[in-house]
Amino acid sequence: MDLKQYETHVSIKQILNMLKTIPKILNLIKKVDKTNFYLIILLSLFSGLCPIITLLTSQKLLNLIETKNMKIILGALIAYILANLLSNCIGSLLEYLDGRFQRLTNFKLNYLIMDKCTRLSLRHFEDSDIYDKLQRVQNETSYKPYSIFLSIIVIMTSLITLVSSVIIIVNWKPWVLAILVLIPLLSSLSFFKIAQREFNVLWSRASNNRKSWYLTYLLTRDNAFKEIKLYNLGNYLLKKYKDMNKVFVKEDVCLLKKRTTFTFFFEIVEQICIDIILIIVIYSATIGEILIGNVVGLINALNLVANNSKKILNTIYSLYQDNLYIEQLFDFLSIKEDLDESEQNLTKKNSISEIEKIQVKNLNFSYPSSNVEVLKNINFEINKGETVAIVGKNGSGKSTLAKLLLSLYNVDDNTILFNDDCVNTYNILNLRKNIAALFQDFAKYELTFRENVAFGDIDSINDDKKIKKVIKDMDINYINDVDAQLGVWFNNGMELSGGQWQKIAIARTLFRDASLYILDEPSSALDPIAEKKLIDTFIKMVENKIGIFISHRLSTAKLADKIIVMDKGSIVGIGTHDELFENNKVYKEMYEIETLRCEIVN
Ligand SMILES: Nc1ncnc2c1ncn2[C@@H]1O[C@H](COP(=O)(O)OP(=O)(O)OP(=O)(O)O)[C@@H](O)[C@H]1O
Repeated sequence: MDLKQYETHVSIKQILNMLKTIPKILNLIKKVDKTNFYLIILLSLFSGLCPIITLLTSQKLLNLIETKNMKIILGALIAYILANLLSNCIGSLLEYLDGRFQRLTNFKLNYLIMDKCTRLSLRHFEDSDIYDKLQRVQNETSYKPYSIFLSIIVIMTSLITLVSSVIIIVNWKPWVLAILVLIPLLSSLSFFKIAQREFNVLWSRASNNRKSWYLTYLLTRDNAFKEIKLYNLGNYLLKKYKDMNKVFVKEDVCLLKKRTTFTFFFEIVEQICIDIILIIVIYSATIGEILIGNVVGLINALNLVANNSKKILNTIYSLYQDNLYIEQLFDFLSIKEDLDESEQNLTKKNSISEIEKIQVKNLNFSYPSSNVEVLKNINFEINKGETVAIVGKNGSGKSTLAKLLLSLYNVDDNTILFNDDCVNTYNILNLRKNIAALFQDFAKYELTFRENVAFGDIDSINDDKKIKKVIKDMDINYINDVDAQLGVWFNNGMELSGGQWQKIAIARTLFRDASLYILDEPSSALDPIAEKKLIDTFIKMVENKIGIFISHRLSTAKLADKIIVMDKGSIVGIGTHDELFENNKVYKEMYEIETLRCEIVN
């Protein structure tokens, strides 16, 4: 496998850049729990000294044995035992604090990511770049800050042990320092290069990773299960997944091979150097230059040097790699939120308590991801007390118009007005309190029935009377317990039919005390009786409000006060059923086809 395409030269500047993000990460972690943060650092620094204290006390103890003075030996023995005890206590305490802090940090970071998602706009979720970023952040980044924090702690601790051990050895023979420092230093640069390449491989994989995740999603969730079974798509999808992941595994193994070879080479060279020093230590002892305690002390110090330099190197490597990812977390957290969703709410004071009039004037619209104009020169007005149906062929722009009325996308100034004021001047959160909507792809929350309904007005989640009223209005007689779990994902969940789910979604919409209700194809899954009842209920409920519904059934649209006919992104007619049937070619044609179809069916 050729990984040359991922080769990148690692400059000193890049390495220094890595240091720049460290304060940012430490700040982030510190905010989780300040006391725990400082306690871990303090104890870790101290734990770095523990091996040296143990080493020195054991060295002293061994040297003192030759004196045969029991009192002094006993004192040294107690010091040695206490040093070990202290080291164990600090180790256990650190393990507990570390485990606790790690859980807290991971929770906090996931919370931050989810919180960020709630503040993004619909256009962000339709943008594949942002989806990739989210995927990277979810897969790799959420646990990285703590991993970086741990790496820093490990480096600090190991450095203290390393420096102290080196001091012990250098005290004996200063020239050894050169060997002990040079090898790890040279190795770290090569390690950085490998880390960078690994990062590049994983980075370039984000988009395919998302595709691979999607295939897993398709095969492991109930949404597509029936079609996958019926059309026997299992093998096709599995093969697609396998082909994609085969490449990933190959790349990973190749990288692992490179890293292992390098580590092996480094360890061999280091071992040879340490063995040479060891020979000199033993030689010095045989000619009586040093005592037996010092021999053991030096051997232990050499081992500490070997282990800690390896540990530092490995940790710097993972620190560097984690650090490359962490940029993505900060990158994701700094995605620019639409003004409407954040600061603007503070500055825009225009609030609204009831929507009494909607005016749409010369509205043109293209989705942020495309240049195609999907709405062209839209003009209409709706007043309080009116029920309006929007009809038109597939792709004519009905849902887009509904989404714009719901302020899910930005529009030009003075193209949409509520109560004579441009939509852009309103505090969006306040405006949305006045609006309830049912989307074509409404959510099926695998939660309780109460939550499914009360999500329409979360402040009334405990208002059983209101929930029961909506159950009655919507004829939801299949629910006996408002706290019943719905769906099949969790234990004792109640599986519902498509129409039953849709009725609950409509109930959620009508549960909200709004002044503007928008239903996008509310009856697509309902039987004709339920559909008729729904529209009658809807018309009654919005009697003194504004009600808009999109429908493909003109026999249903007929019940509205006014019908807007759309075709290829434009309005081609507005009026009552009779007016449109009389004067509008598109409407007349649609109506006649529907009537003909009904006659054939009957
Ligand atoms: N998120 C999007 N990004 C880019 N283009 C989109 C997006 N959503 C819809 N479109 C395009 O906008 C046009 C109008 O779509 P819209 O969903 O508004 O039609 P519709 O009248 O509601 O159709 P249907 O009756 O099939 O629901 C279509 O050509 C569609 O491809």
